[in-house]
Amino acid sequence: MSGDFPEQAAEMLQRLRGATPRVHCLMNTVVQKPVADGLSALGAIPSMTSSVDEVSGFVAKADALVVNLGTLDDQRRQAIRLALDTVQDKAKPWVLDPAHCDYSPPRATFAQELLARGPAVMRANASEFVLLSVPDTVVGVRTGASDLVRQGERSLAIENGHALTAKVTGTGCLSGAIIAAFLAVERDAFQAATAAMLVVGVAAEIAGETAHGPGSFEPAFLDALDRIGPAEITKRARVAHAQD
Ligand SMILES: Nc1ncnc2c1ncn2[C@@H]1O[C@H](COP(=O)(O)OP(=O)(O)OP(=O)(O)O)[C@@H](O)[C@H]1O
Ligand SMILES: Cc1ncsc1CCO
Ligand SMILES: [Mg+2]
Repeated sequence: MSGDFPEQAAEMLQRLRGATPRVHCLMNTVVQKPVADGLSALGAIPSMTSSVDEVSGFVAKADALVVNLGTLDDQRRQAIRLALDTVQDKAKPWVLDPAHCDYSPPRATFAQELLARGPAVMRANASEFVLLSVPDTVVGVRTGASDLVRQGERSLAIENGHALTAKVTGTGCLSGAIIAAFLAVERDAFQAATAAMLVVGVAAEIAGETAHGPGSFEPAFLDALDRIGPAEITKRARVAHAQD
């Protein structure tokens, strides 16, 4: 595909490292640690509190927010509403990750309500993505063997990645958090989401070259997120026209 997405991604990665953006994560409790580690390795600064007393203050100090519904409960719903009031008030970008909305109709309804509150990007796996109606104002990212980035009629596919990524819990959640980190330095949400998924996909490929299974893949992936630079991205990026 024509377009300068790899070059833009390489340049954005350098900008991200220069800015060390703060990313507040309303993250499910299963994967808080790997998501924080992945953001730190890449060059962002994670925070995770979901306390209703503190969340507005944390979000006000952050450069971007990711809202992940993986371990939703009443307190987290309240924290999400407070966080979204703050991002709206301060005009900060945020990412919706409707994790496991395919397991739970009330969660899918809540995710659809949140889509109306104006995330810049929604990141979901294929089973979640198909259930939700993404407004044309929101960039949809559907992760899988190939990562689809779509907004209205515009779409592309990122073909980079490694199959072991799907065997490590939380790599999709980390993708959402990394998209938020890129949104902190790039307000064009389509470009930011594409750059984030290129970085994740190329880092996964690098990790896959030395990993022997999911256990050794996880630390190798962290190392790759730390070491990856503009040259690896422009050399390895595979961006194609989306098939659907
Ligand atoms: N078959 C595959 N080959 C290569 N990469 C894959 C494959 N399946 C998923 N991935 C990658 O793995 C990561 C997780 O994607 P997936 O769609 O499994 O998300 P998820 O189910 O929400 O993950 P989680 O809930 O564990 O965080 C993404 O970065 C995606 O690009
Ligand atoms: C396993 C699991 N259960 C709730 S969230 C989560 C991690 C992301 O899928
Ligand atoms: Mg998965």
